[in-house]
Amino acid sequence: MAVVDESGALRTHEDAAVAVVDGAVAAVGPTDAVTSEYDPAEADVALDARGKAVIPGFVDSHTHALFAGDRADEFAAKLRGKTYQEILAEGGGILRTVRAVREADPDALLANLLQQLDTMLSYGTTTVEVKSGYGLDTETELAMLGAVRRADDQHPVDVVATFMGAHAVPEGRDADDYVDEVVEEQLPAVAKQGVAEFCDVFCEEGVFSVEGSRRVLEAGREHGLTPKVHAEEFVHLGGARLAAEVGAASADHLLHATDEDAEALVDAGVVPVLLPGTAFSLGADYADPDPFLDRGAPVAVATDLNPNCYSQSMPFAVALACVGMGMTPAEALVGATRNGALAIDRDDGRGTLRQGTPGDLCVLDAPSHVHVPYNFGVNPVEAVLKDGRLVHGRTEVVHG
Ligand SMILES: N=CN[C@@H](CCC(=O)O)C(=O)O
Ligand SMILES: [Zn+2]
Repeated sequence: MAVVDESGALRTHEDAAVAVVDGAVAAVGPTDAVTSEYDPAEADVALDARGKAVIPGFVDSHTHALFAGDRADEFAAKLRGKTYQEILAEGGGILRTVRAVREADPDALLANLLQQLDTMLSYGTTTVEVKSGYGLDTETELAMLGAVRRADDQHPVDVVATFMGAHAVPEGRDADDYVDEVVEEQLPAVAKQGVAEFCDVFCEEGVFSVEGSRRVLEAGREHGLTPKVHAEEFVHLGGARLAAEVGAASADHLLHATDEDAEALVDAGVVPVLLPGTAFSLGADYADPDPFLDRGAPVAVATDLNPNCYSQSMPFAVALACVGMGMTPAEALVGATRNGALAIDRDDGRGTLRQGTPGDLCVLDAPSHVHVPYNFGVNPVEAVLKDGRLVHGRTEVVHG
């Protein structure tokens, strides 16, 4: 069993068992000790995980999992040398997904998200952050956040909502003028409905400047939304510094972050969220985790699921974090669990496995957590418990 403790250290225990009572972990420890106190024969459900690793459920802290339409042709064009920014400047990329989302009816949006959540759950994700940002107008941004809320109500995976009206500048609009709309119209409407917890912005050359991003994040803060920043993804613009200055929960991507950025983020307690799937699908250089890891930062690893980075799989993100970014299997696994929870301000111990934390865990069809990145490209997750309930799986149920 791979247990992530409160400090973020990963410890493995041989011959261990976990008992979950009323949705929370009641005991983790040697099998004899746990089973003598919690008799498997009296449990509602008992799983035989002999020879299998048990890990905390994954916390995917950065996704754009709610969208409509398909951009597979753009993926193919990028392989032939077209850049992400060129596609966006031509009205493709995010703007194309915006057109598809505006045309979709709310039930179809919800159905799309529920399907994505099913897939994520099958790969071991038990908590996920989902951003809006394919509406770019008040009505569609609210429709997206409404779908996120309904999905959270209906699906076993916990879904955390982020408002991202500043995801792209709508076609035909001026960036400053659009920031005015986000600040004066969209944010107040989102806050009034209470449908988002975070406010994110794409601080990037050709998208939102540092000053425009700051305006959005400060206004979000006034409405009670915690800032997050898409920072230093394609160029070095200053988004990481901004994240530090506004006290963001996280700064994400960071492919072009400098050592000084890392220092500022760590000093400000901002969680760095690294998204190796994005670099993989763009054929870009990976972010460097070392300036963060060397400073003891809780580096999070997430999928960035979106039509430009089409992967629901946290095990694959973990494999890329190891092979592409040089993180150890333990660092990547902690990044995909406990540190992901920190990036979305969840301080209930989710992403760890210890007494009192939510009963969110995965049984792997593998003998250790190292097999998650080692046996890449397959799904190592055999069963998933969410709040102690078996919500996915094929592990042998010995009782229940
Ligand atoms: N970079 C900005 N936003 C997304 C991509 C969204 C899209 O291309 O649809 C990201 O985090 O990778
Ligand atoms: Zn993103």
